Amino acid sequence: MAGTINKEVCGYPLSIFFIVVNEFCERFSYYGMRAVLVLYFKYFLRWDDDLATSIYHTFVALCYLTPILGAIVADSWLGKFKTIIYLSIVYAIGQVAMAVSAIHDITDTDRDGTPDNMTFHVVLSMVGLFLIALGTGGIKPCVAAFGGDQFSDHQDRQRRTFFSVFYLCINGGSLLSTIITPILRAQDCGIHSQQKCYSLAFGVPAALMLVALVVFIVGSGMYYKAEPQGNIMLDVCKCIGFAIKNRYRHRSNQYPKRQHWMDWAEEKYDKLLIAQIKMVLKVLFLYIPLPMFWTLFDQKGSRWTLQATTMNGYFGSLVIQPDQMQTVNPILILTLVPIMDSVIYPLINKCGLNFTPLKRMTVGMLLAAIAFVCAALVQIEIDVSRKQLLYLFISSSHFYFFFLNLIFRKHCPPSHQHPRTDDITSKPQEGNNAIRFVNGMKTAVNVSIPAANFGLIEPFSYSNYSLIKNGKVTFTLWSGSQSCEYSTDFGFGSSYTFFIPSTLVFGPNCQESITAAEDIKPNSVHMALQIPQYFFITAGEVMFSVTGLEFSYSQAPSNMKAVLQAGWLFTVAIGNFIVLIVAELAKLPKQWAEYVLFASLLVAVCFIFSIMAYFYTYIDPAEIEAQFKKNVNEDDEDNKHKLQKTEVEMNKRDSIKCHDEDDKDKQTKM
Ligand SMILES: N[C@@H](CC(=O)O)C(=O)NCC(=O)O
Repeated sequence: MAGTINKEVCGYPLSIFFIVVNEFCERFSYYGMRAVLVLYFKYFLRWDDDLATSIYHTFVALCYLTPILGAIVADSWLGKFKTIIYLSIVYAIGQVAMAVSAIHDITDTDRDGTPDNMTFHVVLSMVGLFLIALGTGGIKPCVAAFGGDQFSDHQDRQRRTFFSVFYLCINGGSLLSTIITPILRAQDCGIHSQQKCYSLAFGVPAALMLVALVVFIVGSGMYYKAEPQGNIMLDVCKCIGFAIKNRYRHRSNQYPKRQHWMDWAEEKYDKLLIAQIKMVLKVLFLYIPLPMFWTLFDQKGSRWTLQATTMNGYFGSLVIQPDQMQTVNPILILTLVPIMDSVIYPLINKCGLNFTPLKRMTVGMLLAAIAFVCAALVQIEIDVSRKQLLYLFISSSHFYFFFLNLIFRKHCPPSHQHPRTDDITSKPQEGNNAIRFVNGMKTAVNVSIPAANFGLIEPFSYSNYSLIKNGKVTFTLWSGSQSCEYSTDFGFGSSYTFFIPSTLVFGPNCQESITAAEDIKPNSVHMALQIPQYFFITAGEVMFSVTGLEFSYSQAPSNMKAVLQAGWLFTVAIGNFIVLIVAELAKLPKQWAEYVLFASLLVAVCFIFSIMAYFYTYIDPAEIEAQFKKNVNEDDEDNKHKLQKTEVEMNKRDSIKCHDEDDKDKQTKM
């Protein structure tokens, strides 16, 4: 670690403090922006659900594909330090572009609260997202590896702890931002008209990214900055290509076999480079089954959140929204990482078990599979409760229509006798409640709540269904100048029809005359039932992901550490594609069956991985590289000696030759 100010605090290099704070702010920025992104697409850019979802997933996939680019730039050209600085600037510009794209006033020329030039907002936000994907993905493999670089060879234990703390910072940032940015988004802001404040929800992550950059620069004088080693990726590709070609050229039996197919590159390439490529290939081979873990893990943001929308989110007086259940993951990470590091792993060690990184990762995969079995059980519970509710609904709705027909025949002129048949038959989406009103009065009634207007309901007629959120809602009914307020509490996913009787007397006690029929009962399965599945997936994540991050670092040759980190992140991108492929191909009618399918696939993959892991031999790349360098030096010394010896012999021979020639000359002269 030459050329560093090697200050240490409690055995740790001081420089890593700046790196973990940088990571905290960067992850706050990333997860905070991501938390409100789909809603921004849907409500600000006015895209439909499908478009919003596909652009969202494309963005996430891009964030995990760009690490390859960042790693190549860092390892072969700029070095990790400069790559982090430059790409962080690109990242911050992207976040600022997002914040600006969400200011509706910029194009709201008629000042009605909606942007008038949507193309401007769409283009700016797409440019912003592209820059963010480039920035966040590009620096991702560099920051972790750069942190690892700060430790000396004898600080193995501290480096392991660093990776755990690093993971804690990621989740601390993610947890805080996932709580804060939705709150910011829900505020109203604007110059000419007040709208939901997406610009603030993107602006704060942009500010945090700038803080991340500044903190990283402040630590500049303390970092150990390994020099980039030239275009290593190109060398690696050329070397592999040559080995394959050379092997093919010498395929006949007359040529002696070599220990490893990469050894066929020996004719042209340095032995050290070949050894390093072998190390990387061994780890990359182990990575093949890993995307399946991410396939399951990343569904907590999609399938599991959708599952939560069909559940009851009342936790005492606290109401948890379906998308807020995702915060259980970072909360559990913050609890589990220290417990694992300070209690579970040491305990396992004390029992004499060698819980190697690859064993931990295998257990992590199994835990993720268990999480999906839990998710399947919860799904079955939801389906059963829904069946019961549907039965209740069908029977109550028959009774209810019989009753309505009686009223209408008695009171309505013939033109109004057409009870609507487009009644709701399935649970409203996203935990909303579907509400409608039946006006049994002879005069028209207007019904409204702050968030929706049911419109003017003609005498003896129905309003359409309106979707409203859970919690207490106060309806205001107007008929001419008379009004009536009706308050009630809603849970999640229910449907109600409210009857305004012909005898309604407007005034303070009007509430008692209005009756409600429960068409669909609110969700009865509690969201707390998702906690076990979150627990298992998070415990799996700690064993799999935290360990994998450290494993990738420790098994990589010195000049290819960021490349291996990028390879690790690439498994996340592949995992996300597998979700789409499996879900599309399997098309299982029951959600619980899909969960079981994913769990079974992971168990199968885990079995294969455990066999591969069994045959893996852990290496110390630094030691191997040092050995190679020593051998080369010894070879050089040998060569030097040989050269000197040859030179001496040649000189001797030359001088003898000279003497001979002199003698000959003398003889001829004589
Ligand atoms: N547990 C996740 C964070 C989250 O989903 O909130 C995590 O640690 N991801 C790793 C990362 O690098 O972002």
